[in-house]
Amino acid sequence: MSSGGLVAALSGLKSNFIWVGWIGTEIDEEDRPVVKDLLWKNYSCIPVFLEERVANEHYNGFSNGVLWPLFHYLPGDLDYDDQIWNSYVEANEIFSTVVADILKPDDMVWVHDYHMMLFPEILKQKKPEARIGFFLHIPFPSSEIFRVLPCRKEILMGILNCCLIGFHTYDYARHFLKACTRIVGLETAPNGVYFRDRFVQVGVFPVGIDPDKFFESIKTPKVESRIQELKKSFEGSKVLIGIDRLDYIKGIPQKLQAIERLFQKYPEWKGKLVLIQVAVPSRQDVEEYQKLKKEVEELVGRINGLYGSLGYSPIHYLFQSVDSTELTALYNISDAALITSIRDGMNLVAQEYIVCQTDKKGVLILSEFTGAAQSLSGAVMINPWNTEEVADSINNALTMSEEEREEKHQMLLNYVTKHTASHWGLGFVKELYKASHNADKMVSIPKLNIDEVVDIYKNSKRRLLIFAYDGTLIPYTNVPQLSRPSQELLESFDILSNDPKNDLYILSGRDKKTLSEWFNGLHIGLSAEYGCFFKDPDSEEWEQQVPSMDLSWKETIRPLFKYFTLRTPGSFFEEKEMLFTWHYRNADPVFGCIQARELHLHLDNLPLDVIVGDKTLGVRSYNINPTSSMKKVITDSIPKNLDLVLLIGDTHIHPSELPQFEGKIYNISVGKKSNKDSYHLNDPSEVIELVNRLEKISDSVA
Ligand SMILES: O=P(O)(O)OC[C@H]1O[C@H](O[C@H]2O[C@H](CO)[C@@H](O)[C@H](O)[C@H]2O)[C@H](O)[C@@H](O)[C@@H]1O
Ligand SMILES: O=c1ccn([C@@H]2O[C@H](COP(=O)(O)OP(=O)(O)O)[C@@H](O)[C@H]2O)c(=O)[nH]1
Repeated sequence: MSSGGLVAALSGLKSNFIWVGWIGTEIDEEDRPVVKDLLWKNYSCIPVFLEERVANEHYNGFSNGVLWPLFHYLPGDLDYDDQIWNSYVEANEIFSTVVADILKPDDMVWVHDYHMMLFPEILKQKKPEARIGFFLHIPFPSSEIFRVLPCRKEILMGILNCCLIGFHTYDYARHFLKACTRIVGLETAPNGVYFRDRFVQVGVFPVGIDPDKFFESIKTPKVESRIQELKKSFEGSKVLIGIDRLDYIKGIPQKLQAIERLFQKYPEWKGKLVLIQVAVPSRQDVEEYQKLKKEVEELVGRINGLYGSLGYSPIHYLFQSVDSTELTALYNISDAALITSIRDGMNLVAQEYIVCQTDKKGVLILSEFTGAAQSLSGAVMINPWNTEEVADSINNALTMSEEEREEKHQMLLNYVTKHTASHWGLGFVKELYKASHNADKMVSIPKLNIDEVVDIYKNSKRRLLIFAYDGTLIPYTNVPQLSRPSQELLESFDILSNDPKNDLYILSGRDKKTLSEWFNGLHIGLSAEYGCFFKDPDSEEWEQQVPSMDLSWKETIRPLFKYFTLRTPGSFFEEKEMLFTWHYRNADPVFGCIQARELHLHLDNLPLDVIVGDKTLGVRSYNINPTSSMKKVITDSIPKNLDLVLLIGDTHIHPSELPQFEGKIYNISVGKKSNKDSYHLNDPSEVIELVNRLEKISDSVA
């Protein structure tokens, strides 16, 4: 059994599952049948056999030499080359072959962690019907960090072939969604990604432990007697516990520096405090881990040399793994646990310490850079880089009143005993089951059946026709000013709008002046600047959709847009009353996308709404919602027996936000498919075909 949280979490699942995995060493061909048989019979495991070179380059080289440091915000430690990338691909392919051979129709496949991020796409190619969920046990970094990865797009596409993708925290999920938008240009929603013809669900499932395992262990005679021995060994001293894989993300050097600072600032603890640091051997073939071991052991030696005495060592350092008896007893007798990770997907040691505090109600001192910090609110939070703060926190924890310790411990225990490994596992599998069934429903966005719409139009009593403009009624062009509507289109809209059953609207990012000029004299409603302004068909006046807006942001943003325009040959930007729109259609396709990503990064940190269009990036004040203007139109039309709504193109309206009515609504994507829509048309020419068919009916009635 490997050490680490993934194994601890999965060992805590109560449900049956087949574990497919690499067994950590190369097995000769002739021995493989025996090994397979033994693992299957005794552990319900199926081994994946990898030759030493591939295993080493996949696990040490790429997984732990490239992905691990990058995902923990340490891009400087990347050690990327094609050789280790190819082995990463090869190992994922070998895993997919093993799984494809055993997969049965109703099986679900739960893929774990950064080692397997290409597996879902590869398995999907072999088994298109496979129902796959992916869970990342480590942080997903901000897209500013993630974009450094040379194979960033392949990694994202690798896991987007799932029905469900899970993370420990909302932060990680949000970073992933942003990366999908910026790096692959995908449309996202708070709970998922629109990818090809499907909606890939993204969820948050904080991992937990198996508390009962520890509650039962503490009561065993073996642990009881070990607890007594340890209490005797450290009688008269306060005990701090550190349980970490010897990994640079665990912040062990930072922990040791804080202990040294504690002795300097609070010398009274000398001779009265010990830190028991268990450093579990981990990834010893990776150079960064070898360097870390030397650094830690030097620090331990120095601090013990400075603050120790004959018969007293402030730091008890174990470079080894400990068995569950020793671990449980160590947790139990410790007055505080000190977790100083500089980044950590979750950190289960924190939770294990809490459940083992049956006597002392010891204090959890927890780095804010762990996933656990987002849910263990009863912990004493620290920034491990702030040595002074950590030293003070240790002193405060060890002198904390019993009442406060009891109160904090109860808060923590309530959380940990509810959000267990089993709760985590069942939650994910249930969501995967639902998502995999929903995914079947969303396999494709069917092409609109124009004949069907024409029939319904013919027999309907009240109709609301809502069109986007650019890319819907007229193809995108390199020069926006040239996109004025043709005379034929104006005549069609004149006929449609004069049909007493019809209300006709155009929703656009264009400004008021342009839309008023282009559609002057037509009895149609207009929405300008993505919903900032609205003009009713019966009015000549534009209404501003939000009260007086603070537009001071324009002074700040204008230089940024000018900068990117200068930097990106072929791009230009439009300043409208409430909106800036940056166009990069005429720029180099690759460079333009890179620049758009860069600009998006800058805009994302501002209190503004960023509107991602087709080769455009818009920005406007918050809380302007184009749906609100159309909600009122629909609400007003319902009493007039509204029974048909056509919502055509990228109107930036989410149909789910519109009022319900007795009748049919057609949400129609044009060109780029989007799952918020239920049908698609390929391009504006097909939209015009539909308009002409509807016009003929209205004309014949007129
Ligand atoms: O398998 P190893 O290379 O020996 O590494 C041990 C585990 O380290 C990482 O654990 C992560 O998952 C834990 C459970 O979700 C989480 O609590 C912890 O914060 C993460 O670091 C790695 O992600 C696992 O795959 C390894 O098994
Ligand atoms: O000698 C040891 C000490 C600890 N652990 C376990 O390793 C896991 C560490 O998980 P955590 O999430 O804290 O960190 P990770 O190692 O997964 O990054 C915990 O379940 C510990 O009980 C272990 O397997 N061997």
